[in-house]
Amino acid sequence: MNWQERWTGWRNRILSDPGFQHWAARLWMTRPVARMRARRIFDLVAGFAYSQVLDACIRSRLLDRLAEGPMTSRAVAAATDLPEAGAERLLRAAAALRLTERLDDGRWTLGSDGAALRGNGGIADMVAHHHLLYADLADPLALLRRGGGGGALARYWHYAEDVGQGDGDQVAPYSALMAASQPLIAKQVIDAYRFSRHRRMLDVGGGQGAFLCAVAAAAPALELALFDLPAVGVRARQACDSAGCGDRVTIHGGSFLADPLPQGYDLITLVRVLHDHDDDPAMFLLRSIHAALPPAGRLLLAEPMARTRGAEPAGDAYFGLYLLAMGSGRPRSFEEIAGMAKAVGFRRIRRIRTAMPLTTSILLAER
Ligand SMILES: C[S@@+](CC[C@H](N)C(=O)[O-])C[C@H]1O[C@@H](n2cnc3c(N)ncnc32)[C@H](O)[C@@H]1O
Repeated sequence: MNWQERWTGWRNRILSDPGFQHWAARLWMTRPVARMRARRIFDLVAGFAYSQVLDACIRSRLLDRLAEGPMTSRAVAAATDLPEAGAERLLRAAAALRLTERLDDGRWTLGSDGAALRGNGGIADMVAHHHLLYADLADPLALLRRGGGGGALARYWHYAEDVGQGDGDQVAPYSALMAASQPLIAKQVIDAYRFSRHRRMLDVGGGQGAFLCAVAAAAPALELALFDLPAVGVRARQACDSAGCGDRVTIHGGSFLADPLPQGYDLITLVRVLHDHDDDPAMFLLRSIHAALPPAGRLLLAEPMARTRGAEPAGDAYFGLYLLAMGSGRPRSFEEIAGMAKAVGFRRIRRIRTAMPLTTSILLAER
């Protein structure tokens, strides 16, 4: 038995001993840690109920309504089509989670986390589509045993794997969700990297062009292009035109798993794409990007990464199960992606720090 096995065995025997737990909770010195641990475990046990409180707040548009001004429980009941007792129950549950807050006069307003959540465009859209993941996770062991996919979330995005790769109606919901949640990512990337040092940029798997339009505003001289499946490309053209950056954007329709990528771009970006793919297609994609770049051209890859310090649950717990339910891909750590990039020939691979690694980590590499 090595030292690590001995240490974890000893630690775990102590921590699971009811006598030790009782003692630690009573002693003033260990009490704060004991309480913190108990709270963490309770949150783990009850987290699915918290998520459903959030779901009810989003679907009833409770937070949007409270953002317009304080309301009584009765007014909330009328606005959300709930009985007054149901509205009061939801408001209290949401207050316990800091989504709502009761004023001294008894009316309700937004809580501090409710306000922060509303300020982040896209979170509400993510929550609204979580019923798909929730259904797929009803029996997590069944999902793990069948190796992923086959459920509601897989059907939602599976156009990319279908013959013909989707028509406008099939790609619309997923593409719209990606566009709505893109500002969370784009801000982090644009703050962390100077795009104006490049001449021509290609965003691979760029969806409806939300990231590209954000970069367009930050780097006015940059020529821009997007590569995505043809049906998504059509939506990107419309979205970029309506956002006012259409004249700077070229759209290339195709599959990055079947077609070569267009050449002549000194920067290729890959935002929230690699983690959607299993290792073989992910390596194929990295190889195609390497082949498309000129010497010293750069790859900027941005996505939430596994085992990011302080954001561990977002990687292997949330995205680990999300991508399993989707039926393809896995969250990877920076080191894993760096290893893959190196294997296809990239050099000078480095991490660029972002303000919010929970949502966005960045890897930069050179051909
Ligand atoms: C998770 S979304 C990310 C979209 C965008 N980069 C963002 O962050 O909002 C993945 C994108 O990859 C595209 N995609 C998936 N498979 C593809 C393929 N084989 N060829 C080209 N694009 C593909 C999807 O259509 C989708 O737009």
